[in-house]
Amino acid sequence: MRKPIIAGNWKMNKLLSDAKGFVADVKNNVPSSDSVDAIICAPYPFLYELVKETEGTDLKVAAQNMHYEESGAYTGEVSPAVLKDLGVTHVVLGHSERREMFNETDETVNKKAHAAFNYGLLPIVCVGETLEQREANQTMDLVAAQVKKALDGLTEAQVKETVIAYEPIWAIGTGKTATSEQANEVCTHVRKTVAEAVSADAADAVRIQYGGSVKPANIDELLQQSDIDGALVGGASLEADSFLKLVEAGK
Ligand SMILES: O=C(CO)COP(=O)(O)O
Repeated sequence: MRKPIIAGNWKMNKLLSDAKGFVADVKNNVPSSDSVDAIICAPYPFLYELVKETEGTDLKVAAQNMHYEESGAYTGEVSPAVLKDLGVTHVVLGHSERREMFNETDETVNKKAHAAFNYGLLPIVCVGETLEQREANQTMDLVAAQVKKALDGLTEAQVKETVIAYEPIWAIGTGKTATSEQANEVCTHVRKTVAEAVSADAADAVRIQYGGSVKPANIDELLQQSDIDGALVGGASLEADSFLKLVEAGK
């Protein structure tokens, strides 16, 4: 049985005071991490404070990106060593917004996945197609290629701990959710790709999230699908009540 994983991706939202208020409201109300992983993916400048505030609770803190090098002349970047040192547990890699706007590629996502494991962080690797690619029937090939490239060279044990988030770009922030069948079809394909590229055991263990306009009203149906093990949520993760409902649904 794969443990559900619900992650709120705040993107570039909130001030530190809002973030701390959210965490104060949520941290003692999330279900036990024995039943569901509850994670907030916060902007870099909040991470130190939020890790401190959540110590000893079942709420985990993730970064939304990182560099793959430990240190060096990379102005404006944040290293995996720093994230680990701060107590961050997970890192989102290859979000479509970073692929589209900040030159993230399958190659850098792969380097970052290796770096994450080298520094004891767990990667949440995002994949997904544009509307144009879906309409051209390229979804399955594109997503499979993204998955294979992201996982290239990882050990079987590392792949088992990786989280893959399938986020169709046309469903992000648009209010247009993929139907649960559409979402599951691609998540099943992601699992099959992992089976072929790595092993059946790795495919069985890897957790696959769906992301794209997930909210309390549609999460139950999505989580009932055979290959959807959780959700990566943007807009509906910004309010404490809504985030708690999403995590409860994962329980
Ligand atoms: O990009 C997303 C999460 O990473 C999805 O965002 P929305 O839930 O706002 O559609």
